[in-house]
Amino acid sequence: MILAEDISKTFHVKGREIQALKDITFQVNKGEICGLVGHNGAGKTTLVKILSTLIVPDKGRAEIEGYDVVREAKVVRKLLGVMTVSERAFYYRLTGLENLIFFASIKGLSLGMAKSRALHLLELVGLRDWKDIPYMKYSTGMARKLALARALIGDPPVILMDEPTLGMDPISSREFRRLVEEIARDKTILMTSHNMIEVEDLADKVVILNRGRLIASGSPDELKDRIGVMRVLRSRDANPSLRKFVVGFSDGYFILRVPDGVSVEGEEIRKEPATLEDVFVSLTEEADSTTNRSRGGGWRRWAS
Ligand SMILES: Nc1ncnc2c1ncn2[C@@H]1O[C@H](COP(=O)(O)OP(=O)(O)OP(=O)(O)O)[C@@H](O)[C@H]1O
Repeated sequence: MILAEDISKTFHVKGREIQALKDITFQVNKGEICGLVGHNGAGKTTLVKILSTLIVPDKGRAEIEGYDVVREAKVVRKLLGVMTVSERAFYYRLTGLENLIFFASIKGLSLGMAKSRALHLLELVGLRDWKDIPYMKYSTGMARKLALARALIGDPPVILMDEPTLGMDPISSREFRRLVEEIARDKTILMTSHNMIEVEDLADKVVILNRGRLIASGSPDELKDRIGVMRVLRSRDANPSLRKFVVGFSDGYFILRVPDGVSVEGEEIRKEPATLEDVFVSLTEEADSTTNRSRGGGWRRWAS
């Protein structure tokens, strides 16, 4: 089980304060997959770092399987499998099997145990035929599967994954999702993602962060019900407040996808049930000013 209660974290950079998290409270139960979503800089990685005992919150507390991530960090580390995406996470020249044996030994397994655990996990993630191939020859999808295998080495009850399918092609990422679903049955999983299709497909619970604050949480269906129906329409009017709803530009018209309650001058094309992406777009504000500027550039290019 993962519990976060009133977590806040501020970074101090050159006399400037950056509030990365503010009063975050949520819980993920055994057998659940929780998708943690939010714009760039929303605070997702900071939260994962706090839960994985890498940094300490300024306020609030978090527990993994009932153990406090600050006071009982040593125990917590044993209960966690953390999957990160860094390419440098493995030894390039070692094979998949050798890499896993190495990390299993670090976890304290004897060589014999490490080997049998590594072989079992390579089979589980579908890398058995690649076990003797050096890591440097692995595709992105294979590298991610190996990272998942490593997170599972100590058979931890809780898994944290930071953007696990980043850079994966659609088929590999779909395969990866089935794998996560399979291992999730008796584990508690928290994953960050920018891919709403992935989160909608996998997550039992979604937590949406916006500028360090939790703005919504619930099952994908509960969140979609909050938005209800989306109207797809053609319009000449797309003022800045509407720009996050623009999904295309055709024959001099903006194509917008707006929640039913938002009023826009235009011709309705159809109505559709809200997706999780619609929920995210509707509930979050625009990201930082850099993103705003770059989106703005695209906007002017379309409109001219
Ligand atoms: N070590 C740090 N020092 C200073 N500021 C930091 C540090 N780590 C994160 N931040 C800031 O805290 C905020 C939250 O960052 P965080 O990496 O948690 O966001 P994120 O949601 O994971 O973003 P992304 O989707 O881009 O990975 C950002 O404004 C970021 O610049």
